[in-house]
Amino acid sequence: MLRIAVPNKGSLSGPAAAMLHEAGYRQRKESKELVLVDSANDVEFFYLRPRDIAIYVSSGRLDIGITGRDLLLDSGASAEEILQLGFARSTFRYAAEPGTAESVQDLNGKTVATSYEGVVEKHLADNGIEAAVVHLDGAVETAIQLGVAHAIADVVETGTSLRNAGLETFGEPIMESEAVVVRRTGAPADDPKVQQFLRRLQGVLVARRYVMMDYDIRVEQVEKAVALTPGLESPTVSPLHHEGWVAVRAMVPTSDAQRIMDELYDLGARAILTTGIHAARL
Ligand SMILES: Nc1ncnc2c1ncn2[C@@H]1O[C@H](COP(=O)(O)OP(=O)(O)OP(=O)(O)O)[C@@H](O)[C@H]1O
Ligand SMILES: O=P(O)(O)OC[C@H]1O[C@H](OP(=O)(O)OP(=O)(O)O)[C@H](O)[C@@H]1O
Ligand SMILES: [Mg+2]
Repeated sequence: MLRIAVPNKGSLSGPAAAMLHEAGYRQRKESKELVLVDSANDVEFFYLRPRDIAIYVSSGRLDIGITGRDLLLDSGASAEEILQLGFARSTFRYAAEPGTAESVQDLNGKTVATSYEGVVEKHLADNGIEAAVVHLDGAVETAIQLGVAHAIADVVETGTSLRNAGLETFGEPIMESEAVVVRRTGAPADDPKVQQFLRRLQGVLVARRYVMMDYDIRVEQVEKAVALTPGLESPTVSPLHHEGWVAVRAMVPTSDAQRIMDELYDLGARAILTTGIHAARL
């Protein structure tokens, strides 16, 4: 049975459970459930603190886990990402009161507060900076106002938390993060159970990112039309009863669908339809 670590709280937990549900796995009904066996799919889910997930996976007790790239790096655990999941996207940045720092060099001899001291200590060391790092569990934006640190390093998504605290980012972003699937470094890459799990999640990503597009077009225009809708491999082109016309079917990125429909219409395509994809195996 495949043993999978899933975030039990925070920004990762809701979207992770939603993605697993969409991939056909049973999910817990209430947040106090810590272990759930989905025997029909031969998997067991362990709901753990997101920060601990890479550590469990690196120990080999669990096969794979869902966590954030920043948490994986911060843990220092011997685990590696094998699939990007596209949610919980954030940037990890330094911030301070306006006018007090411009680059990481300005942190020499200063104090930085963060919940991610693994990430920050590595970044400071890589840049040859000597600064004290203070660990705080959360709400680190307030550390400057309360005199605990000169600067902070934290997750930024919309920037609202920083603005509310009267802080500004400075220096280059330390890293970009998103939810990822991790496994123990060096674990066999061809484990069929892991491969099947990854194919299911990739199927969800495809279903979310693509729509199926169908349209009719005159034969003379078909080459120009399929250039707009190349599909993942190649579009299906079928003859129509009405001579001189063909029907085309191809997957297109959801974010481009309306623009492509306009361009197809201008080329003379008609009966242009898009439909959602519920599940996929590529
Ligand atoms: N506002 C946010 N937007 C997007 N991703 C976020 C946000 N806050 C945290 N994350 C991401 O979520 C992961 C951290 O999850 P974690 O549950 O530890 O923190 P959290 O979501 O801040 O929850 P809490 O601090 O309430 O425990 C990291 O990968 C981080 O990049
Ligand atoms: O740029 P924003 O959209 O404001 O998002 C970033 C904020 O979200 C997270 O905080 P969270 O609400 O999880 O509280 P925490 O600081 O206690 O972790 C993170 O630690 C930042 O503070
Ligand atoms: Mg938080």
